[in-house]
Amino acid sequence: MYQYTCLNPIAGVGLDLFSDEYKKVDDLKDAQAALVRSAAMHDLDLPDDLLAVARAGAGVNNIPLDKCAEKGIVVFNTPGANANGVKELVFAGMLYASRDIVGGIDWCLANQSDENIAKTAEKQKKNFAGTEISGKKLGVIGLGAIGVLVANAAVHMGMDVYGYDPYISVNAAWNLSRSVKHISNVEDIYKECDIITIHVPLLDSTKKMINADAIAMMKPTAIVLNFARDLLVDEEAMVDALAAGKIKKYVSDFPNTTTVGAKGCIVTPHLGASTAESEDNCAIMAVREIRDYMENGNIVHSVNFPDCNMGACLTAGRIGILHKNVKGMISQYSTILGDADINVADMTNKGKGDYAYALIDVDSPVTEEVVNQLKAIDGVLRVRVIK
Ligand SMILES: NC(=O)c1ccc[n+]([C@@H]2O[C@H](COP(=O)([O-])OP(=O)(O)OC[C@H]3O[C@@H](n4cnc5c(N)ncnc54)[C@H](O)[C@@H]3O)[C@@H](O)[C@H]2O)c1
Ligand SMILES: O=C(O)CC[C@@H](O)C(=O)O
Repeated sequence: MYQYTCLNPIAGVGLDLFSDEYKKVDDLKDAQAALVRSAAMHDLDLPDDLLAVARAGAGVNNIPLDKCAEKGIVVFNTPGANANGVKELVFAGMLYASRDIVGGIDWCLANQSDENIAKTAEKQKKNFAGTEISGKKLGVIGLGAIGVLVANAAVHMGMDVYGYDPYISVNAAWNLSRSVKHISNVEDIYKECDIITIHVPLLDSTKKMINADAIAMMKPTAIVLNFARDLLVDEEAMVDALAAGKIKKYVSDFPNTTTVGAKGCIVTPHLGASTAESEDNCAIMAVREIRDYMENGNIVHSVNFPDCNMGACLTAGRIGILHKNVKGMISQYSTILGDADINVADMTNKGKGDYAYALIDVDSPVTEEVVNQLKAIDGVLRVRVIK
């Protein structure tokens, strides 16, 4: 029996995929697996029995990835599962910023008791007029799951699309419309584009990526959309630029005291992935990832360990070893198994950054003594007997 907990509400269609072998518990300290959305995990005590965390979503800045890795806890996310939900809201943001739709709605509400509202509206509507997005230059920073969908849809909306992503994956490049112009210097996007949208993860290297210098390069009519994370933008500088009329609008999905109510800011309450479809997709993918890891030891879509998938185990036993990505580990494992007269039928070892994972199928059961010897190797973070 495996025990799991949910640190945020997770869609039932995903949780229903847990078999009778899984029991939901309320407390993280009793769980071997945790499902999470945006709950902050940095200050949580991580129990020794916790094996896996699945982020039902893309961004993992709420999870202490290295602390988890050091404790042998595999962290997963659900790449692309909520990308369409975000893409659609990005277009809503573009439209809200291009015309004063919010001001127009507010005006209607404020005048709801006016019997002549239809007539008055025809006189007032010029105050809420704007521009169309077709024909405008859109700069997309970050061409991953969301950025590619935004860029491709913008092409279909008649926009002139520029894309910047020095680390674009082969898969994303294949999926990107050929009409998207490749930009190798992000400053060209800041200088040239009418609408700029950012879709990169929050990392030390991307924090305040859109800073005062970047904002200073933008056109006075520029619209900046941020559906990725607030800390990617120097929002103090953004608010100052908006107040001084140096750019037109800032649309953010991350409310805070700097932007909410500030001139030119349109802020939504982190709604990008809040659609039934995205929540279902994320929950389904997260539960599948957890189950595959718990039952087969396979790692698919981890953000702190390498992916490693050997399918179902067809031999007498399988062990998974999470370890530091240093030399000499595999030879130590094979010596211990060989000395115990255990034949290795199949094996995969993958490394990613500082961490690595070995999945070993064996022809006879692994004893507790062997497990203890493996655990005692310097650099081994966790040993799991999966079968
Ligand atoms: N508003 C929401 O509800 C919501 C929902 C989903 C994701 N997000 C945020 O959006 C981010 C992107 O999501 P995704 O699913 O597209 O992720 P993704 O991992 O598929 O794509 C991120 C892309 O950013 C690129 N990148 C990294 N550093 C870069 C840099 N310095 N310059 C340019 N490109 C860079 C990567 O190469 C990658 O292609 C997430 O990390 C998350 O923070 C927000
Ligand atoms: O879970 C959510 O609602 C938000 C998810 C989003 O920020 C993400 O990074 O995937």
